[in-house]
Amino acid sequence: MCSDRKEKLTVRRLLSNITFVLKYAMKLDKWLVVLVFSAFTICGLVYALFDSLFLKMFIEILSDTNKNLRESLIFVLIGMIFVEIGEIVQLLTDNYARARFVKIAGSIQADFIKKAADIDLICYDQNKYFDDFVIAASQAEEMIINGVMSTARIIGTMTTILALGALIMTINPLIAIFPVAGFFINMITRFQITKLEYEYEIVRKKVMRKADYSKRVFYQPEYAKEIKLSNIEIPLRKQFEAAIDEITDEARIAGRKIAILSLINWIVVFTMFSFFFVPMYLGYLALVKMSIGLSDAAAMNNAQGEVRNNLDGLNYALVDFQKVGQFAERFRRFIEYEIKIEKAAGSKKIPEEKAVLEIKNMFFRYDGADKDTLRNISMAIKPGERVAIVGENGAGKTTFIKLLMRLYDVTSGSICYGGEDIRNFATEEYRNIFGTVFQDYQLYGISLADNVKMDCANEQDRTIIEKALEKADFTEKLNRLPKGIDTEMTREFNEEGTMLSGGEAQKVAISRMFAKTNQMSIAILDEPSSALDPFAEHTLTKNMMECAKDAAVIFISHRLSTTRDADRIYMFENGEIIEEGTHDELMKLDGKYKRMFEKQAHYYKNSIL
Ligand SMILES: Nc1ncnc2c1ncn2[C@@H]1O[C@H](COP(=O)(O)OP(=O)(O)OP(=O)(O)O)[C@@H](O)[C@H]1O
Repeated sequence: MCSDRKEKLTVRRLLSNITFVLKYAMKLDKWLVVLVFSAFTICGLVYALFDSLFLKMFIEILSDTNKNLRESLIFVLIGMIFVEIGEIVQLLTDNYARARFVKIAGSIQADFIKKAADIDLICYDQNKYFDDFVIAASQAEEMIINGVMSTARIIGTMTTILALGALIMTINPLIAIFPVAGFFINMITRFQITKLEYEYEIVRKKVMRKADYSKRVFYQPEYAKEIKLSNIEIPLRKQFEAAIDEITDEARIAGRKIAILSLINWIVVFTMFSFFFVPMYLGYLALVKMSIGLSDAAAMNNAQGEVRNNLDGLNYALVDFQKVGQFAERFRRFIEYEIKIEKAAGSKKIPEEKAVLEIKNMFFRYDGADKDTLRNISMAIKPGERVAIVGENGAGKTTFIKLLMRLYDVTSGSICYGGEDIRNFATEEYRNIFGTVFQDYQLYGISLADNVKMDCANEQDRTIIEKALEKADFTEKLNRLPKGIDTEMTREFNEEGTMLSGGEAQKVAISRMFAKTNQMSIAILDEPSSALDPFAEHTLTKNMMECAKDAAVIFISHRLSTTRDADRIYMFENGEIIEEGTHDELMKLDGKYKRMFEKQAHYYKNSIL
């Protein structure tokens, strides 16, 4: 069911992932990492000495008839101060680290957002990318913090174990066998448990994505209307319940195995070894054989208990370590993903003058698709030309537009601007020549000004933005907005945020293009007026054409009445151009375009009558 179960990481890769995490943490806050590591080492040493040497010396002082009560009390006081120092170091570190970790978490999320904004569009078509993204995004903070903390705990526990181990070895090396044997049994079972937990977690995340989707749909306002007016809640609820059932079964299976392993671990390591065998053996040595003193027996028992606890702690830390290494795999894959299109630096400069956009024998196939979405497309679009792309749903029109803007790279053939293959330009620079309005635009929960500018709007931009909104026929609405262009869009964060109608929102999307007309060489309009009433559509199409001036305009529209004035119309079908020419030429051709046009004209006539 879940392919990730088979995703096996070698120990080497795990260690390399952990090193990556630590380096990442060091890059974000070097001093925090150094501080946490040092604090754990100091504390590890303090507790080791207190648990063994101090106890041994205390019993010796008590048994020494030459020492009085005052000396014993002074010794206890020194011990207490010693332990308190360890405690204070730990508390101060905790306190200090908390805020720094919050900052680290914020920095990771910021890195994440940046990467997600830069990542190639092709990644959004791949399930693997989505899974990596969802899992890595939800685990990133925990992974870095756990990476630092588990490494620190490993250093701290190792310090304690080495110090206590040295003491045990000097008195009776045989005792060391028990905690060490326990450690290995513990380690094997814990690793098995972690593996089960990790596999369960991966399945849970995948399954819960479906459940979360169904849940999310119910509280997002854009779905509310349809949910209330239809029975769509039934399949969504079924999907939700199926996900819950699936994950319950998974939890039951994983839970049973984990419980059995934990029980074995507890019985062997703790009960048998530590609580019975070692104290009995030490008692035998001290009381029957009399080969060690009582102080040694007490110190040894404490030391082995402490070694056992620390080995157990070490196991937990190693388990966390393992988890960090596993989750880091996805984080790393995401962060290290080599951005091919979005960050392309380019070797050529964009022509300063508006130039011809030429598409030569272009083929395109979506990643994983079994056939080409676009086949053998060729055309040249000169500055100032108005070119319409028409065709039935799924013909490939939007895909064609995406390729022109280099959201994807062509599979074969080429797209050239000013005679140069667009792959030779820096993507960011190349995209700047376009002003675009997509049919599936979005409004963001930020100010209207930023929504128009699609960037941080500054003081100088205000007039441009207001003018763009005016050209988009939005002035009347703008005058009614409480804070003008500073009004926040949507009610995502602000009760006073503005909710726009579909047509008003589309006008804002269109105004983005008007705000760019000065730099724009090519305007791309993908069904820009689908939500507009006929009056607004007429005004806006006229405004858009006027504003484009000598820029080329490429527009997609299903309403053929808006495309008839185009200099050239391309009719797409199943990813190919089947007809091309002016409206009159295509009507004369008596082909698909004519049939489509007449059908629409007939429909309009009938609906008017
Ligand atoms: N990201 C994608 N991955 C795989 N196939 C896709 C993807 N996007 C679109 N397609 C497929 O490519 C084909 C063309 O889609 P496209 O959106 O370009 O058509 P269109 O002509 O713009 O349609 P419409 O008029 O409905 O907007 C469709 O069959 C669609 O299923």
